Amino acid sequence: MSNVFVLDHPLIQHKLTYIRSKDTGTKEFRALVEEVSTLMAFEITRDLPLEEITIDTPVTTAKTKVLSGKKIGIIPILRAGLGMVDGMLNLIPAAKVGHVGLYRDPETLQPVEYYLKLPGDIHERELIVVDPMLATGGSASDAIDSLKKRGAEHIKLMCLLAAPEGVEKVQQDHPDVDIYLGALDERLNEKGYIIPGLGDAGDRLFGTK
Ligand SMILES: O=P(O)(O)OC[C@H]1O[C@H](OP(=O)(O)OP(=O)(O)O)[C@H](O)[C@@H]1O
Ligand SMILES: O=c1cc[nH]c(=O)[nH]1
Ligand SMILES: [Mg+2]
Repeated sequence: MSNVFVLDHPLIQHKLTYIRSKDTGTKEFRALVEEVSTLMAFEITRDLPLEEITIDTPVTTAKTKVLSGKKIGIIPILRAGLGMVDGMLNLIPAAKVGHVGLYRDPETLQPVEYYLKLPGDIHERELIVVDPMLATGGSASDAIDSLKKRGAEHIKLMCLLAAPEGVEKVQQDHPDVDIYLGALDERLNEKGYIIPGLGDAGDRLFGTK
């Protein structure tokens, strides 16, 4: 079963409060999503492997550590996942970025894929799928399916908010994928929106409503 980690650092919780508020406008919403994504990227990369190398400082020789192992790929689920990419690249500037375009049909709540562009070497990378919202879990689960079909082996999922229903779906469909959240909310409403949530993440990021 996937592990679920709620990254409840005080700064993340504080910023999520303003992200949730209906009084937060597009400009501030975007900035806060970027900031929280940077903080979450810091937490999610805690377990990256290190190796020891020897370098010359100006005064002596030192054994010191650098990252080793797999390189990282960031995979935003369009559109709303785009809002999390720059925040992550602040900390992991050499990461490659692949895009999965999915929208959730408002009637059926089923995900519809409309775009896919991935780095050629995803099978060699540690992939972090990012989307602010994990609601029914259909979009994240389909996105992970798409990546696995194309050879991805090491995948993490990172979302700002989730409903228990979405967590359960990803755990069932992809027990190998660990899930990192800013907060685990109470439930979904009858329209599939996360309660208390933040509304429609894509619309709030891009000002489309
Ligand atoms: O867990 P689910 O029930 O699948 O819902 C979550 C999905 O819904 C939202 O995207 P949306 O369909 O609104 O597309 P958008 O990002 O283009 O606004 C959100 O960003 C997730 O991708
Ligand atoms: O609450 C929700 C659920 C799905 N997508 C969103 O943007 N918000
Ligand atoms: Mg949307």
